[in-house]
Amino acid sequence: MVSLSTNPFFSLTTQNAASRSSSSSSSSLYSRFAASTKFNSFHANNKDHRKVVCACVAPPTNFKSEDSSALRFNGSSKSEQLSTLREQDGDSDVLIECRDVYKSFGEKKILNGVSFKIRHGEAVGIIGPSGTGKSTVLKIIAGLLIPDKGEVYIRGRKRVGLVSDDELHGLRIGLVFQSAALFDSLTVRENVGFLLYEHSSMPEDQISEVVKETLAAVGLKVLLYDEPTAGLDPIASTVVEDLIRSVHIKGQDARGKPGNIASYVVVTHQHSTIKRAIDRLVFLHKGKIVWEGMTHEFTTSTNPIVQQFASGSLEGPIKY
Ligand SMILES: Nc1ncnc2c1ncn2[C@@H]1O[C@H](COP(=O)(O)OP(=O)(O)OP(=O)(O)O)[C@@H](O)[C@H]1O
Repeated sequence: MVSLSTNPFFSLTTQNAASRSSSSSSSSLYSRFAASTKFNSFHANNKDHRKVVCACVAPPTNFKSEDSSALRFNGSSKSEQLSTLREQDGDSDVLIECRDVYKSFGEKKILNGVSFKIRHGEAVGIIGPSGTGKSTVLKIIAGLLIPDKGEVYIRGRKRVGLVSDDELHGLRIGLVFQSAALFDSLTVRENVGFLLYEHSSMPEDQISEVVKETLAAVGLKVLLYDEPTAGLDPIASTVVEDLIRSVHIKGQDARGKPGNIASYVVVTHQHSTIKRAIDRLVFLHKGKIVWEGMTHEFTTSTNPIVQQFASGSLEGPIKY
């Protein structure tokens, strides 16, 4: 589990950014959603970096449209065909890439050569058995952990060290919904509304709109969710899953306005979240990606690892 903050919405920031921060407004929606007021004031005070963020709002040069992206990632074609399409398209729409990433904690080898790409417009799920390194992957993508070996590329540029002011590359990466902070001490409404409900009687159909507006102001473009629905009842899970969808560029709120998050990555064990909030899955097992496919392929895959995981069977290659 990622447990960096007790805040349900944690925008990644850096030491330098933090030291520049000076003001906060705890009552504003802005600070409620961004949670890191340091991040906000960093943007307010640093015009150069704000320019970088604005620059990234434009889609990649060869990116055609959200519609073409939706077709590519939501169509019924098989993963193999999708791979061909992607190769033909090139990597101009790749926002984040992990290339042959290794990570150990002491003697424990956790990641043993993890490679995958997150493209503009994608809703990607990272699934796999407990303790297999899913949260570790999120932390590495976020720039909070350094791989022992291998590289992370942010919009084609190699990250060096931890996330830093100089390494934003025009892409904001936000880490949202840490389970450790969720649902234990807050009600579902507070969680879903990112504490909005604390001082507001705003109906739920307005919440996602406020979330989107605030995220737009902060400039986040890729969100990483670590087990956002862990411990929730099925109905509350649905509300959270729909909120995740609604802030995505392929989602829309009750008034039909599109979201503005380019891509998101969800670590989850919940089948409902896989089905409702994720388009493409990567399966992590024993420190490697052992399967990638569209969500609809998850339950029909002939891969024994995926079959066992999807059915919850005790029989199969995954041993505890
Ligand atoms: N900072 C750390 N120091 C030492 N060990 C760590 C550290 N972070 C993670 N680990 C270990 O690495 C392994 C993978 O942890 P991680 O949280 O990434 O797995 P996960 O797949 O997200 O697990 P789960 O599905 O149970 O949340 C675990 O055995 C964990 O105890």
